[in-house]
Amino acid sequence: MNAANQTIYALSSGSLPAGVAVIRISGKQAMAAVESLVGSVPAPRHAVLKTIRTRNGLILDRGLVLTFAGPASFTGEDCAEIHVHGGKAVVASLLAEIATFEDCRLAEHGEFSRRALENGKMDLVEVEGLADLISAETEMQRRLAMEHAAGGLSDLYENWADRLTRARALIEAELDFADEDDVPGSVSDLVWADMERLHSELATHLSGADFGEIVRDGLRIVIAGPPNAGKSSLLNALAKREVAIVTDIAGTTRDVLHVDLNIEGYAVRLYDTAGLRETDEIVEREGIRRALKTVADADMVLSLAEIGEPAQTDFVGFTGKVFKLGTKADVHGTAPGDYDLLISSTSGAGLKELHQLIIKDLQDRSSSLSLALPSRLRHRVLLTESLGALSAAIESESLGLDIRAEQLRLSANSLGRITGRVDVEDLLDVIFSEFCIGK
Ligand SMILES: Nc1nc2c(ncn2[C@@H]2O[C@H](COP(=O)(O)OP(=O)(O)OP(=O)(O)O)[C@@H](O)[C@H]2O)c(=O)[nH]1
Repeated sequence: MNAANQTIYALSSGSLPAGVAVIRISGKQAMAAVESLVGSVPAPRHAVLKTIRTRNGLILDRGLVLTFAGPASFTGEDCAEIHVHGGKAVVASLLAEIATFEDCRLAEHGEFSRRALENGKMDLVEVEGLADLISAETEMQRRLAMEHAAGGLSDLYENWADRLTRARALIEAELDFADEDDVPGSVSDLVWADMERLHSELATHLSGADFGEIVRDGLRIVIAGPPNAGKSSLLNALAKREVAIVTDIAGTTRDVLHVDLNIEGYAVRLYDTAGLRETDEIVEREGIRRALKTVADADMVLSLAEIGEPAQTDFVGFTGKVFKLGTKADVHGTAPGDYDLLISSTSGAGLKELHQLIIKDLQDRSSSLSLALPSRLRHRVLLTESLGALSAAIESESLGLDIRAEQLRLSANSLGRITGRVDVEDLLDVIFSEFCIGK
């Protein structure tokens, strides 16, 4: 039997041992498997406590059994969930028993979700949202993922794609009737006015991609500055543990280190880098090269200098915000200088304010309260394509209506590729490889 028609099963809950483990089965044999394990098939959507046995009558465990008759199930197929005690041997013996059933095999990464997509239960953005929801570690990541998984973004794209299709239909109708005398005035004016509005909505939405990606992937903050400025000490103070080696020897940090922080629900990746100075020492030079590369890829730079010394403001290849922090305030006090903030990693002075500064920066980046934002490079690329085709349609007034209508079709197609409405077969393997088994 072809793999897509086989019944799949997997442990869908977390690592063992655990209080409860959930084994999920989906496909044509799901109900037969349940019948073999517990002697009957409970009514769909009713949890029933059952004794679970092998076909030879050996009791495996007692647990809850739930069935979902397709298409009203997560995957759209017949599905079952068996909740057993989360012992390793319990789960292993149950999985081994299911493996003996006809046409049943262990699911691959994300295969349940893939079937849900293929059976029209979810679109691609919702599937991605679900993957993000499972891996969300901070509150904002969870909210963004939830918005996507619940269809917030998909609704927007479907609505825009429909508007583009309607506009095209009106233009094509105008083309068809162009020679007839009884066509009431041109529809073009209405169509193009709406397309201009759509263009501005799309452009605003696309401008939220930076923030969406920051919420999903974390804000990248790089601590930079000369040797001994206190960079590693600040990393440790913010991480609240000794991640980086701190000494009074200038040039201690050589490689790039990072810690992941959760700052008021936002994921933040904080990097410590080698001290920036002129040097001939080969390892240190490589460290500085890596430091500057990390700065160039950052979202924000904390440029440290011991109070009294100037903080660097320009970094090659970095165009974002640089915050100048004067360090070791416990020694130097509040000596004047050109700094955004004075801090001491030793006393903790200024660290709360630094948190506030990071939060304020994040809030400034979020142009709206909605989290219906693009959050992946894939979204950004396709939205840019869609916007480009729409611009071309609007701007090429000198070209024929048929050419402009074709641009509208391309614009809608790019939106359709985001939700998976338009050919995305080539993408699916990549997207589902990110999933865990059992999802
Ligand atoms: N008094 C005081 N000393 C500090 C403070 N922060 C760092 N230091 C000291 O300054 C020295 C250098 O600190 P590091 O954190 O290693 O500095 P760095 O910028 O990472 O140095 P490199 O690795 O050489 O680039 C150490 O002796 C720290 O204990 C502070 O807030 N107050």
